[in-house]
Amino acid sequence: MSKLRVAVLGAKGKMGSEAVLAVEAAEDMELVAALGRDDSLDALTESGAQVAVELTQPESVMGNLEFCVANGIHAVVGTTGWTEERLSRLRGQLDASPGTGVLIAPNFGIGAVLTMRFAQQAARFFESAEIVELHHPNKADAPSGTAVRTAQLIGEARQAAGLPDQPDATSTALEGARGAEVNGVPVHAVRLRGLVAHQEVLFGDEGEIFTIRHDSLHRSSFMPGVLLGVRKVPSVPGLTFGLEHFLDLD
Ligand SMILES: NC(=O)C1=CN([C@@H]2O[C@H](COP(=O)(O)OP(=O)(O)OC[C@H]3O[C@@H](n4cnc5c(N)ncnc54)[C@H](O)[C@@H]3O)[C@@H](O)[C@H]2O)C=CC1
Ligand SMILES: O=C(O)C1=N[C@H](C(=O)O)C[C@H](O)C1
Repeated sequence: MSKLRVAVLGAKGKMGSEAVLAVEAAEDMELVAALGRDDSLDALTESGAQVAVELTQPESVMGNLEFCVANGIHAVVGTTGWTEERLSRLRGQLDASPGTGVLIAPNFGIGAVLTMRFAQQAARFFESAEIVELHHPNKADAPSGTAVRTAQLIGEARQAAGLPDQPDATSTALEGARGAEVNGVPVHAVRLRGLVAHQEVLFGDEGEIFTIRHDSLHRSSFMPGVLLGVRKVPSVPGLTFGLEHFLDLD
């Protein structure tokens, strides 16, 4: 059986270096390129990469994906910073390259994906919902992509269930004290030395609190999800948003 030819973009970064190790250790994959910030994307076509793992930064991801999609290279993307405008631009590029697949995973951690799913299921049963995400202090973006996605799922579930806005009597507050609001859900971001990637989803109602917590204690926790994405994305053309679509959760 021929091995999948895989490239890693952002290969010297915290996630990228872990992905390089994971791809090298996978028996069904061959690492054909490991690119850093100053390397030419031509290495992807020259090395015959079939799948690119994109783990760079929001400023770089769109250009990298444009190149991959234009060259029929599938992509597995962990980089954050996704907006509706960016997603629709990417969908347009994919329309022009039928057969090419891109997976964007706000979080590759299986427990994090389950957190999002369970939060989505719980949302309609509770009057209040808030999210606290906690990360290492080198993280560039806030709130995390995972927290944004979790809040969107909760907000959509609340809306579908016809729930009103959450109760909140705050009339004066220091700016930021109530967090950032995403789809009506307050999201609070903590940056602390010693942390890796953590999230708590808090639900509350009369006399009851329900908390879902996930902790990634090491970046190796993301690698089974990355490898799953690499194996599956060549057979799923177009844009897939969220690893849950590859996990057979329903
Ligand atoms: N989806 C998920 O499960 C996870 C996603 N992330 C996200 O992945 C991204 C990377 O995270 P980290 O590895 O922690 O960041 P990092 O800063 O350690 O690594 C990013 C690397 O990308 C490089 N880079 C920047 N532009 C580039 C370009 N055009 N081509 C190639 N390399 C380039 C940088 O020089 C750096 O080495 C962030 O957006 C982060 O939020 C992080 C952890 C898990
Ligand atoms: O930058 C990180 O570290 C992480 N980024 C992703 C996010 O923003 O959700 C995933 C995970 O939380 C780690």
